[in-house]
Amino acid sequence: MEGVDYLAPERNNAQFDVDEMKIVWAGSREAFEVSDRIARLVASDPNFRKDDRTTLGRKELFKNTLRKAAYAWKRIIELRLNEEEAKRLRSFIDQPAFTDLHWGMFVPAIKGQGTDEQQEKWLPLAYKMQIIGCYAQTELGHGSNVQGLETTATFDPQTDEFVIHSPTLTSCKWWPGGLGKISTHGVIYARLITDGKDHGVHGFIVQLRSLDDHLPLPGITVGDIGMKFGNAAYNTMDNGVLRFDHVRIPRNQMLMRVSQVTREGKYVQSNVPRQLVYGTMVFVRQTIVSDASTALSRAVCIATRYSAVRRQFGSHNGSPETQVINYKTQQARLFPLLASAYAFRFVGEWLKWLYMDVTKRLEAKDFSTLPEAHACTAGLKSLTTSATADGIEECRKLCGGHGYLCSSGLPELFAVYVPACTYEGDNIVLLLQVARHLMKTVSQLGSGKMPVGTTAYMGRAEHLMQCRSDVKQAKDWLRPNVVLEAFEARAFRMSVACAKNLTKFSSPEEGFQELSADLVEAAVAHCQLIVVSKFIEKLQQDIPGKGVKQQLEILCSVYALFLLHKHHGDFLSTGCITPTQASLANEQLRSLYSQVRPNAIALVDAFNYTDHYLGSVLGRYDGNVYPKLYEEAWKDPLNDSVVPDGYHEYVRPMLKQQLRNARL
Ligand SMILES: CCCCCCCC/C=C\C/C=C/C(=O)SCCNC(=O)CCNC(=O)[C@H](O)C(C)(C)COP(=O)(O)OP(=O)(O)OC[C@H]1O[C@@H](n2cnc3c(N)ncnc32)[C@H](O)[C@@H]1OP(=O)(O)O
Ligand SMILES: Cc1cc2nc3c(=O)[nH]c(=O)nc-3n(C[C@H](O)[C@H](O)[C@H](O)COP(=O)(O)OP(=O)(O)OC[C@H]3O[C@@H](n4cnc5c(N)ncnc54)[C@H](O)[C@@H]3O)c2cc1C
Repeated sequence: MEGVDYLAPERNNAQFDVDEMKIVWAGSREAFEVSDRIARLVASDPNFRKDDRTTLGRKELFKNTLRKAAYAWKRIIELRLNEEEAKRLRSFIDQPAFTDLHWGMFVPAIKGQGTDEQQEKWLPLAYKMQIIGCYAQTELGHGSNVQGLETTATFDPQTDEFVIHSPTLTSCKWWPGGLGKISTHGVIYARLITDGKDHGVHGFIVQLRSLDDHLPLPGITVGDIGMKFGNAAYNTMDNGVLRFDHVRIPRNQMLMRVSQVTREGKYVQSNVPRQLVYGTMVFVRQTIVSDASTALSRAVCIATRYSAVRRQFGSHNGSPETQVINYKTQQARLFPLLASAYAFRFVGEWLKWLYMDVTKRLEAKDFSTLPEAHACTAGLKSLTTSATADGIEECRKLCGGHGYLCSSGLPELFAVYVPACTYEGDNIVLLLQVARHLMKTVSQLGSGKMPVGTTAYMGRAEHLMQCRSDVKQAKDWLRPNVVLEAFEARAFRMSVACAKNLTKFSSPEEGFQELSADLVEAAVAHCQLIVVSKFIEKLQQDIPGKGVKQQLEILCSVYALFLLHKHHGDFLSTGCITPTQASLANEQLRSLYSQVRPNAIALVDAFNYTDHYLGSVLGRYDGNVYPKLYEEAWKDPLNDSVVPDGYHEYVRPMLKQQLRNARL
């Protein structure tokens, strides 16, 4: 029945103030108001309809994406939306588009790596969308190994220009979003060559297409790289291929904040680390962590609401069957994901702060926190995207058969999300960067240099190598210090074990290769510690609202003890806890699940997602799942006719043949 809230009894069970939790989730009252207003604006505008996209062919889908992007831009201008509001609007449209790369990477690359004059020239054009840009780094032959890129930018002192060239097939740019069909410009990464000397990879602004007829400029071959995983998913994006044949650009289009080439062709390096050329990746990795919490919370919201609606078994004397959310196995799979969504939200907030802090320091020429910022953004990007991709798939399974229908929203969410484990740095490659940082930190411990930031705990080396958990009963695991110490000791001991093993090899490089699987595990342990500790820090803040802090304390314990249970082998083998303490943690976890249960629906309501944004029949706010599933089925294009196309051509002759054979 329309208008009935089937989940109302669940909502009435909540033991906390949902509206206050919405503020905590959004980050502030102001952020909540902006997000809420823009989400409703998108949901109520039929131009942003998205329920038909999985049935569209690639060309229609792409055109539909362009239409939405143009309409969104029109609305942004008409409503005079500010930067934050515009960003929210694009994200609620929920359809990857060239604009993501224009605003998310092209503009930040110019801001971060362009000189003041370059910013003055290019940013106003980009802000008004008079040019559209992409970020073209990856090539057919190299993505992870940025130093292995082959595109060249050779300085010609005769003409004061760079000649951009793709010397081999493998040097073609391959993957950049927005490049395939739309971008007029790109920040192109190429090896800078002056006077025959190779100075490594640098960024250049290159015009790719005419601003009049959109045709590629002379010397440029460009197109889309083809269909990707899923149906709609990331196929709304024109990931592209690009080949340069001696394309000339003026010297002042090399991004010259980090290093310069003079009129005479002299290469000058500013007094800044060369890694700043990688700055845009650090910025985007940081945003990807917050986006992980959004993607995971969407999947969890769908699976939680549906688990409260769905009933299987357990009917006695005609009573209703059991809601599947009441099965302990369902809770043990679902609630850690709910807790993870909150955990990633808070670590994302903290990472944003860290990024802003390092940016301020860089402006003041303080580069001391750059390695920490790189390690944290790389490690947390890896940890949160892997957990989110796995979590979305788990949510699909939690919804049984109906989770496999596109109308559940989960297949689309999964297909569009999984490349996050690869783009902006393959997750394993990034964890190896964290491991390098950890090994460096451990190796410096004896030198008197105190570790700082997220590795500060390693400064308590002696204690962490010796400590034994003093947990005696299950409820001891609710004490934040007990949990923190166990996670710190485990992470530290795993790093120290790797560092010791590295010394057994003839060279550190050989050791690093041989031990890379162990190093990745040590990096994961360190990153999990960061997430747990930032959740605990969040709880030290003043959090208003009836019962809100208590719910977050429960979720924090669920997150930590779930990890402890899942990785108990690490905790036991490093001697941080005993088998008895491990089973006490599991006992506590079971009890926490029972505390989450009455609040589960309200905890996902706190994400404040509109039905439009969720795009899921199973996750509907009102829980009216079955009639809507039935309705959706009839909307499928296959049901446009009773007898399908192809029946008379293929099936009927077959049937007739069978009939004739039978008569013989
Ligand atoms: C606001 C909205 C945002 C919307 C965004 C939309 C998202 C749209 C979706 C997709 C877009 C996708 C885009 C892309 O994928 S762009 C391409 C991304 N590519 C990568 O991420 C490549 C991954 N590889 C690397 O980052 C590097 O090559 C490397 C880190 C793996 C290795 O680099 P290399 O030069 O070989 O370095 P070394 O290992 O030799 O290390 C040297 C030294 O430098 C340190 N370091 C490395 N990277 C950084 C960095 N980024 N910042 C600071 N420092 C860095 C490294 O730790 C070493 O330090 P040392 O040990 O002290 O010497
Ligand atoms: C949807 C999508 C959008 C993208 N958008 C852009 C964009 O806008 N601009 C852009 O420039 N690029 C873009 N990319 C490219 C992306 O950044 C790269 O694909 C990514 O960095 C991974 O690099 P790769 O493809 O070279 O993987 P590879 O490095 O070839 O990885 C293959 C395998 O090798 C392993 N491996 C590699 N090196 C090591 C090592 N040292 N040790 C151990 N294992 C290793 C990896 O773990 C992986 O399992 C996009 C990619 C995708 C999928």
